[in-house]
Amino acid sequence: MNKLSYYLKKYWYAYAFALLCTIIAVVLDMVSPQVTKNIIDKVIIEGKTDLLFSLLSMILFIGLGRAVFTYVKELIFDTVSSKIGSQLRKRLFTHIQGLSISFFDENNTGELMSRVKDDVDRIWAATGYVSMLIFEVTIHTGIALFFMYRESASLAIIPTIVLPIVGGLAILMENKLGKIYENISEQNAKLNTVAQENLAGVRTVKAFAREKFEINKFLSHNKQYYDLNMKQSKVFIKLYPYFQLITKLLPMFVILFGGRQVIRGEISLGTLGAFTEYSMNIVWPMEMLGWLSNDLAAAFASYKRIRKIFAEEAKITEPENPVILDEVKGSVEFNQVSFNLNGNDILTDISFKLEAGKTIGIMGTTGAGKSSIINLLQRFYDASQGEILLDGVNIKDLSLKQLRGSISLVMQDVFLFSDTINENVKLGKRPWVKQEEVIEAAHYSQASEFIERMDDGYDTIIGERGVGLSGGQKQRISIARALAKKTPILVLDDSTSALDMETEHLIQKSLTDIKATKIIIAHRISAVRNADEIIILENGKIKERGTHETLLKEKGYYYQTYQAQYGDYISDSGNREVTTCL
Ligand SMILES: Nc1ncnc2c1ncn2[C@@H]1O[C@H](COP(=O)(O)OP(=O)(O)OP(=O)(O)O)[C@@H](O)[C@H]1O
Repeated sequence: MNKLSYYLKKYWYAYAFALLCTIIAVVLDMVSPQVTKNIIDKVIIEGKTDLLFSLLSMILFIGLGRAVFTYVKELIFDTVSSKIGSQLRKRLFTHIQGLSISFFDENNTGELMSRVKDDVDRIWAATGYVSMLIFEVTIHTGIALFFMYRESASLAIIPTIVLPIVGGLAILMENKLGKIYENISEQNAKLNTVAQENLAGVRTVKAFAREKFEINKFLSHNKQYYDLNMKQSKVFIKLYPYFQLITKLLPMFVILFGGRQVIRGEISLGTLGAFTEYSMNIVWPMEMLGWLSNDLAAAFASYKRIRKIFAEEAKITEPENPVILDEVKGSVEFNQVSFNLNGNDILTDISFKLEAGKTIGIMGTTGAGKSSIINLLQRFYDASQGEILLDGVNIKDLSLKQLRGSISLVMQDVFLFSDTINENVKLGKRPWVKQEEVIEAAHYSQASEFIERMDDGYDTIIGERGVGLSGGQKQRISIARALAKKTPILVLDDSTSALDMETEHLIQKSLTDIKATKIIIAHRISAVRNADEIIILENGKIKERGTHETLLKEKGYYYQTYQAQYGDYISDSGNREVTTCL
């Protein structure tokens, strides 16, 4: 289904019918010079004026017939190519969505966007008007040649010599343009990436007054894109006049040699008239060959790129016979888990056991590997060593859908869609999440107050098309989204960092009412202090572990963090017992 041949086979009957319509339209076209011939020879020269009406009626009939069959043919090509383009785009997009996170680590959004949009568009064109014209050109030329040989075999030698020369030119042009189009396609992807990154990161660009630098970066890619397009134009401009020259010479030679044959009485004037009309009729198909080889070269280059993406396989897939749990209770166990990515040890020998409904807090310096633990739990990546168990079952054996469906993740980087608050909380689960549940989740995440203050409340459109939100408001909506999912496991990855202490405290309090197993990654003591176990990571290894109280006694990283965050408060109070109240 990812190959073009699949679609060509699927729609062969439509193409066959379109081909038939093309043949009929072209045959009608080719009958026209015969009528001209009869008007010259029979009506004008022989004076049989009674034939004039029927001959003129034939011209009208031919014109009408041609219009009808041309319409049907074009309709079929347009419909089929639109279907192929849209289905191929759907397949490509679905395939990309199914690829593992590691694929997205290596490929830019802008590049993927140009594959899904521009490259599919070129294939759309190739299976539509380009193939239609190729059919038409071939049939037109074939039938015109047949009639030409019927009229005068000696004169027909002229187009027979010319045609292979034009064909050779078209192949040469296609070869020369093919490579350039591959580069154009690649450069187009780079240009898209720069534009996409710059527009998405416009605030950062402005904040650092980097507009000029970024514009120059864009201009440099734009210039390369321009240069490649100029290179393509130059090839086209250099070769296209040959097509025009040859096609203009053809009728000239026909009149020259045909005229001589008329003077010698070898053929009639009407035959020369018909022959000249036939030769004019194959002039445009020959000229078209130049354009068609241009478009075909572009489509081939695009298809090659798309095939490359289709050849990518998801590294993490649904197991062949997945274990499907009747009910996910939510116990999580990491058993001597290590994770190596591109030769770097991200996590080493991580073990912890979290009973269903319990809470674990994960702390550590930036880059220590906290989010990587979650990435492994969600199977965004697979552990290099050790095993991760959910309710006692290795997550590699579990249904991927059930695994991910059992975890609600509040990510470090909040991503909200340009949609209503409601839709952002429901996140595509419209039929399952009731409005009361959205309100309840917003209440727990301390978001209801500011949402209700908005004119359109939960129907307020946020993001690019709607109102802007503060970092803390975005975090609260993303917490509401996770809570509305009501899963047995809730993961909060540094998700209250933008909140003031009071709001954070209120959320922490609400979270105690949530029955799920909780994994809380945080830099603030207040977020993890009530956890059943807290682990401290350093360079991917567990450096400290225990409860708030035991860790304070250890006087290690946790204690130092605690001192840094509450030191003033403790010394002001001068009382160690304060530690238990915080
Ligand atoms: N996709 C990736 N490709 C290569 N290295 C990665 C990738 N993701 C993370 N890393 C590396 O893995 C290490 C751990 O990253 P991780 O995001 O787990 O840290 P963290 O403890 O969550 O940090 P922070 O507190 O800053 O969010 C870092 O050194 C990071 O550079």
